[in-house]
Amino acid sequence: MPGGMGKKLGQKVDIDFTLRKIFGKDSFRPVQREVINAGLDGHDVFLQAATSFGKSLCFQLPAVVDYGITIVISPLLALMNNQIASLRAAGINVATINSTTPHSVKTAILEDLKSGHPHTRLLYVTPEYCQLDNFRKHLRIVHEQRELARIAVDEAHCISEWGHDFRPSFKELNFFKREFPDVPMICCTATATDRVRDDVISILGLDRTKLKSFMMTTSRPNLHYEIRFKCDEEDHYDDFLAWLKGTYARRANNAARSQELSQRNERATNVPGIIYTLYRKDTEALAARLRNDGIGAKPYHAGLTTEQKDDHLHGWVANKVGYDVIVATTAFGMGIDKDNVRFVVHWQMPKSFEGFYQEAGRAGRDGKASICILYYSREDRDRAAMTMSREREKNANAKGSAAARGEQAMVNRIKSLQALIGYCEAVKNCRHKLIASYFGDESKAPCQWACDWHKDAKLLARKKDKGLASEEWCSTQRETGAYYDEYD
Ligand SMILES: Nc1ncnc2c1ncn2[C@@H]1O[C@H](COP(=O)(O)OP(=O)(O)OP(=O)(O)O)[C@@H](O)[C@H]1O
Repeated sequence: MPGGMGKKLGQKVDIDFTLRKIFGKDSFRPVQREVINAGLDGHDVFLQAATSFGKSLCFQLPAVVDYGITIVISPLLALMNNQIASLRAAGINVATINSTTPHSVKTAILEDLKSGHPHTRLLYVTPEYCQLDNFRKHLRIVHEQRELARIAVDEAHCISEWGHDFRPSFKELNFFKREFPDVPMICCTATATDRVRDDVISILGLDRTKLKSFMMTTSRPNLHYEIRFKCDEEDHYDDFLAWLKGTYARRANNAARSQELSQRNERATNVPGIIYTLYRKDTEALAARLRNDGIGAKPYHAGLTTEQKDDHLHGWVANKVGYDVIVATTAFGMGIDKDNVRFVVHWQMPKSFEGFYQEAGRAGRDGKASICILYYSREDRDRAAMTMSREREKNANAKGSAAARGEQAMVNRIKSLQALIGYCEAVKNCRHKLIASYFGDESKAPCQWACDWHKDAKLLARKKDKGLASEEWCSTQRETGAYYDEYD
């Protein structure tokens, strides 16, 4: 079947067989089977599930077993490339048209579509590409031949202006239901609030009476969430270094663990992690500082050469000596499916709640315990608020509908930042619960001492008092309206 034509109309498919034979997985994770069957039965599907749930399989497997082609719309090259590489490795006929696709390859893909009976099972494109008349013309040909199987929208929260990552071109995806109302759509996201979900469904024009929504928990019980409080006067580097060296020492000094590691040919210092910083210059300086202290750290940001980026990324993915920790700006990690990331550290407060959740979600994709530390200071909070108000001012000078749209996006970003500040300041609630409630997730969000509050609530409150800037500072801020009350 790989690269072949999928099932013939009316043919019954054995999805368990395909899961094992093509995707090399033993069994479905909870609810994947139901989502896949809903898609195969022709329903539109909205799937919201935690980071690393396995959302991609829910449109990839139907694409392989079903008749016709699946168009996958994805916002980022890195996300596409990662999925394409693993699908190709499984022998599936997959293609992509994006800014890096050579002209000859693009022509060949379009010729395949023009035949009306494409051999390609999955075609990954950007939302911008879907706006082109030429591409739409080719899709009409495929649709006339009844071979347009389904449309998958990855990172579907980008459709909504209420989302943290709104992309105007995503809104234009309503073209699909307008032109091909009979072609099912599946929308996947890890980060949507009630409002975003509702907006996505309306914009795409999905029929609510026939839509199958799967709202899975946002909870990642194997992740341990912790806030570490700091202020500008203190450098938190030593705190982090002590923590990391302590982890190495615990692994080395535990005889059983040490033996287990050496049997697997692993090092005590192979504790893969990501440190996110807001600024490029910090990635380089921090990585160099860590190397000086004997930690295998490499920077990663858009300003590095392609060779440097490839070297750092591949060394890290392959658990190479000297490549244990990646110090990166926030785009790093999207589409990288490294399963043994044991920690994610935010060196400063990230820009949005959703960004924090997604970045922290790069940890522990193998389901094993992993830690997510966020260093929070009120000075960082203040700087983030300042940056946002400057951007808002700049936006106010724009004109017409772009300005209105920009203002709405700003309001949403401010709300998300405020929620994140509340989360950082909170000392009276479980962090898993706070995350779930931000996303309107009513499930229980289990936490087996997997957050700083559950571990020791009194200690957490004491650390906050000690670690943050003075109360005097807070009351001045409160007077100017810049200080937010606790989230919980
Ligand atoms: N049934 C399964 N059994 C074992 N592994 C699976 C199964 N389904 C998916 N996976 C694996 O889980 C990992 C995460 O899957 P995927 O990249 O689709 O996550 P995701 O839900 O899109 O997460 P994110 O939002 O973080 O990108 C991948 O390595 C994938 O191969």
